[in-house]
Amino acid sequence: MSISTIVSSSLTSSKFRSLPVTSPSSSHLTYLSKPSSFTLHFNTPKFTITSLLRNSNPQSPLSAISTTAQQNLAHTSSLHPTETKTLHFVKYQGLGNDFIMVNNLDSMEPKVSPEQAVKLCDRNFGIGGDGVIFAMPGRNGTDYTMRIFNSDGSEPEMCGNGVRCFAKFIADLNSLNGGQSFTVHTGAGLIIPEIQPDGKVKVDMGEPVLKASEIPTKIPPNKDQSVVNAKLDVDGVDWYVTCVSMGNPHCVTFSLGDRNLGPDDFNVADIGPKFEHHSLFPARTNTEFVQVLSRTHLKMLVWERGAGATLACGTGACAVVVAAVLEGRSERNCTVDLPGGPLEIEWRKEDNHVYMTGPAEVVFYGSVQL
Ligand SMILES: N[C@@H](CCC[C@H](N)C(=O)O)C(=O)O
Repeated sequence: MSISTIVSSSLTSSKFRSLPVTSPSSSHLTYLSKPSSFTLHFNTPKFTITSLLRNSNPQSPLSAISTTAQQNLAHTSSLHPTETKTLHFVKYQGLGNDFIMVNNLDSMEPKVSPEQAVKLCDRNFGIGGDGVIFAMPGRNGTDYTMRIFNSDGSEPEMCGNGVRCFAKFIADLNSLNGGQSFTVHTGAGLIIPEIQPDGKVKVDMGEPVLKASEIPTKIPPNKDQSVVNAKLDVDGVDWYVTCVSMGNPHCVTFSLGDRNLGPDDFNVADIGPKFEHHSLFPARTNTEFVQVLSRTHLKMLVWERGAGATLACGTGACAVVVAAVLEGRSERNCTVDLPGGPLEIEWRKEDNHVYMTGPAEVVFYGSVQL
């Protein structure tokens, strides 16, 4: 299958360039300007995918690879008017939490249905991803709107790693090099990501919500209206949990029975679904299992609502620091280690906002028949 298309500039704002997209008809490698960087094109009967592989320095920003590659990003993730079943996308990852990014800037209607998102996220029969993210026009005076479908097709309010990837996508579309911030409307309200000069993205994630009924959880509040270090019976075992919403619900646990969690105390894939579908979480929940390494260094595993065990969860890391502070286990500035790498989290006393800093990278871009 071969696809060749020219994307109309009317699909995006006038800031975006209109360039031809040519997909290869057979497998081949094309070397870019740097000898150690190359573009890998390959076809399957269903997909035409262009991958950006960076051998020399996995941390290097996209701009270090190829201007052509950047230009190609400017017209991916949109449907050509005459090829209504071809979706162009860019795959991003933030600490291994990976997303299929769709340029939806011409419409408030997602170009992919929840059912299609499930198929696209499938790691064997699809592109593979923890979710599909839509970059949409701004609402309520914001620059952009971000919506996301989990890999099970459900729609969460917010995604921390996703919003960093979203910010990188917007920066790549507009050839921004760093130092810029923009406002993003999400289901969790206003979120403000800022691309830092080092390429990492710092995000003002707003204020955590602690009121039990707003998280939501039916666990009886034990501190003001919040659930802090409260006993929760999961499948006959007593866990102690603190509940936090970062726009989406999180249940954070540091202890099983009367002892702190150790690395071998539980199997996330076994216990995670039992938290997620617990009757005391009416909107289901994300769950973080945390070890305190020091007062500024935490280590977590996550079971995500609608996505299962992922390599990282940005909102989860924010909820973990809030919970650790509420339980008196940590300072407000922490490094949180996740399977995919570390995030820097600050719960700032002055404004009660949580700030998250971490990486976001392009993996590949391509097109798929819906
Ligand atoms: N991985 C995300 C969270 C994505 C949404 C979550 N699965 C939910 O349903 O709330 C993150 O980085 O925050």
